[in-house]
Amino acid sequence: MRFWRERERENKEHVVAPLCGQIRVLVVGDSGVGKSSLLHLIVKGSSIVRPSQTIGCTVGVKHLAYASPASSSSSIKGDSERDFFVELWDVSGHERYKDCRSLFYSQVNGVIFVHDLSQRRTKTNLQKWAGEVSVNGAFSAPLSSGGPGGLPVPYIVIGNKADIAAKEGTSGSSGNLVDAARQWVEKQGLLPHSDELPLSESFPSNGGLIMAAKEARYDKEALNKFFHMLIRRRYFSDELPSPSSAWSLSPGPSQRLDEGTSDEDQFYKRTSLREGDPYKYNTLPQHNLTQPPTLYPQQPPDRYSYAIPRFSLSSVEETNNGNGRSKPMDINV
Ligand SMILES: Nc1nc2c(ncn2[C@@H]2O[C@H](COP(=O)(O)OP(=O)(O)OP(=O)(O)O)[C@@H](O)[C@H]2O)c(=O)[nH]1
Repeated sequence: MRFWRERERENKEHVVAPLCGQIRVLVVGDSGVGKSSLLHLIVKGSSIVRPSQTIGCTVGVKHLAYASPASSSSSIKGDSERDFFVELWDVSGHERYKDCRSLFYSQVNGVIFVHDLSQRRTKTNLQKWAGEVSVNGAFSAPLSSGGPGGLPVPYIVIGNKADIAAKEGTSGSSGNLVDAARQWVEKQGLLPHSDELPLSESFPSNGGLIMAAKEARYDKEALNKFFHMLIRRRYFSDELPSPSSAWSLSPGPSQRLDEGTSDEDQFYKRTSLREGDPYKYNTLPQHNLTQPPTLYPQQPPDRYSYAIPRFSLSSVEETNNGNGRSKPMDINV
């Protein structure tokens, strides 16, 4: 009897426990562009001198406190903020993992594309990465229209190694073997030069990641904005596509990665919740963390996941410009 009373008490405590949530962000790009270095900087706030090559995938977790727009005016401090965990899945860019890395593309809320500013090829290759993730991924809170390669979630593009690019144009080297090999191949003319993609500014803005880490100078704000936007979309927004949307079958006309920054508005097309909408939860959200990926054969996940845990929308005001669309946010750094 005492046992059951205690269980009941525990359950009650569980219901009033502070809510927290989680979003998953993939970090992708060619091998050696600096994804692991970037991840270390984001999560630990410091540079890493000799990162080892990623085997399969590494996950870093960043904690964020997020105040929903409506509750931020709350008079009770602390009530307004909730805890969120941003899972950053750093997927190896090495060809060796090409056939199995789609295992890591599940429940994706957003994507960080990384390229090396001193290696043009790594930038054009982002289009392939976008296609690979779009085709093989399962997405949480998908957008109602496609981004680059049909990518149905928001993304951000980060140009890394600005220090090398600035110093030596495109012929510099970080001393990394993969970089050196790629540069050699490009110099020999073995790889076709592709057009420059007007993707993004460098990240961080005036120097390399390593330099930036030393001086604690990188565009944290832009990245935090991106994470906040993903949290808002997953937990507080009513911009989910209707179940009858074309996403469940085939994506709409897809966009090129180089077009992604100019028309972000299309990322924010909203479908308002109808009465009895199954995606609106007023209870404790279920954290549908998927099981960690294994190397065992798995059933491919649904292409797009609509089972999105949501916080109550009743007390939340979306940033809205009056015509039913959320305010576009600059997600590129
Ligand atoms: N000069 C310079 N070197 C960098 C910068 N960022 C990373 N590097 C170096 O680039 C090399 C590759 O970095 P990683 O972070 O391992 O690259 P990755 O994209 O994770 O590579 P994979 O694990 O193979 O996918 C390392 O030697 C880093 O020290 C930067 O901003 N400037």
